[in-house]
Amino acid sequence: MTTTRGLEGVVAATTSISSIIDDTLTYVGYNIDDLAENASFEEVIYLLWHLKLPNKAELAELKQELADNMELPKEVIASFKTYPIQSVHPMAALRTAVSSLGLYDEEADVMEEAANYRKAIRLQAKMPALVAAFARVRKGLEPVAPRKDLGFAANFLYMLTGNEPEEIAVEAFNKALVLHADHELNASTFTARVCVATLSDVYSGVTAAIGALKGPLHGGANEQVMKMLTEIGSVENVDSYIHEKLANKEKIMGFGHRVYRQGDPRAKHLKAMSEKLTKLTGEPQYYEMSTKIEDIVTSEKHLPPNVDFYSASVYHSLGIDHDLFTPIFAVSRVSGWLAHILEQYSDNRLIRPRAEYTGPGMQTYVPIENR
Ligand SMILES: CC(=O)SCCNC(=O)CCNC(=O)[C@H](O)C(C)(C)COP(=O)(O)OP(=O)(O)OC[C@H]1O[C@@H](n2cnc3c(N)ncnc32)[C@H](O)[C@@H]1OP(=O)(O)O
Ligand SMILES: O=C([O-])CC(=O)C(=O)O
Repeated sequence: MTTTRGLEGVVAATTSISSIIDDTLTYVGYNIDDLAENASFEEVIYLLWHLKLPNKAELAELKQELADNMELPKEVIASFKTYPIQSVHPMAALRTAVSSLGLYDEEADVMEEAANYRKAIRLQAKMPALVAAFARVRKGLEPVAPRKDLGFAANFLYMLTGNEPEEIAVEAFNKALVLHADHELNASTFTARVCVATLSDVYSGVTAAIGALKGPLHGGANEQVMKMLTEIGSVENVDSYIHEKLANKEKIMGFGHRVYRQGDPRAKHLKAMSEKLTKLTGEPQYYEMSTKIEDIVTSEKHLPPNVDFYSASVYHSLGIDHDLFTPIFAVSRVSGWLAHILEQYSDNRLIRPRAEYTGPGMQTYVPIENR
């Protein structure tokens, strides 16, 4: 047996959903650059779930299905008030809330293909409503009901603030959703696939995936990037802050990647958005600090920024609370998790690798009074 630390380079599944080859990311063969510039998030959801772009009627049907399923069970909203709401991280709240959604879905354990697709619609539709409702309830505000006339990106921003968002915010948020939707066999997607490969249900798979995304080495990095920018505070402080971290062998959040070597193709889109939005909001220092950090880390560590680096200043400019950055990642990535869950069910085999044992050799049981 050979052991590969962190499963680096191990090909553990086949998939038709997305690929990373020579640092190029594609969803079903469409380059991410093309999708980021042109596609709505709803089109991308359809693409990931049906492996083709929708025509007008198919897109209208999906949008209708999402709009019809956004409302949350009242029990789930009521349960927020039983959480330690002032201290709980919204990602932990989301993990718990998604799990509890399964309790109120009569089809939760129905394993037929059509029922699983219906659950995918429900989960995709309800995720933004959960994040927005939790964000409001913890501030003592009432949740805002979704509006059927708004698209996915606009609806999220509307449910979060209660105000119809500006076009520029909707465009930026839509692009961020498209960029985060899927990413081959990343840790959270792998987690979802491992979970449902036991023939467990969709809610369990997504709950497990949220748990994996939460960690700072994965989706949780975007919040940590903002924490770093806030700590640094000004462009003048970047140099000493980053050099001290590097000298202490600490990781700089938002840099490095297991698969990309030359760079993450999503980062340039977020970088451009960050430049534009931070100027518009009168906080260009967040973009300026970010580019200075990028200069140092790329030249000294040869590590390019990943998707989490510039998304931090983009979300900050959209007025989103910093601890909602990772839940927002989940609102997008659930589309990919669901695509992979459906793909896993369609040709399932239990995922069960081996471990190389490194503990003591054979031992003889010693009764407790003799130990
Ligand atoms: C959506 C996403 O999940 S994108 C990734 C988000 N995560 C982050 O941004 C967290 C910061 N980055 C990292 O921790 C890593 O680069 C990961 C987790 C993304 C990839 O990890 P791995 O492929 O396991 O690389 P690993 O952690 O082994 O790093 C290899 C070397 O590069 C260094 N390195 C990797 N990333 C960084 C970083 N961000 N800052 C400083 N050094 C780094 C490591 O210290 C290690 O150095 P060493 O060989 O001298 O010990
Ligand atoms: O693929 C990975 O390892 C992490 C990542 O960039 C993502 O999930 O978007």
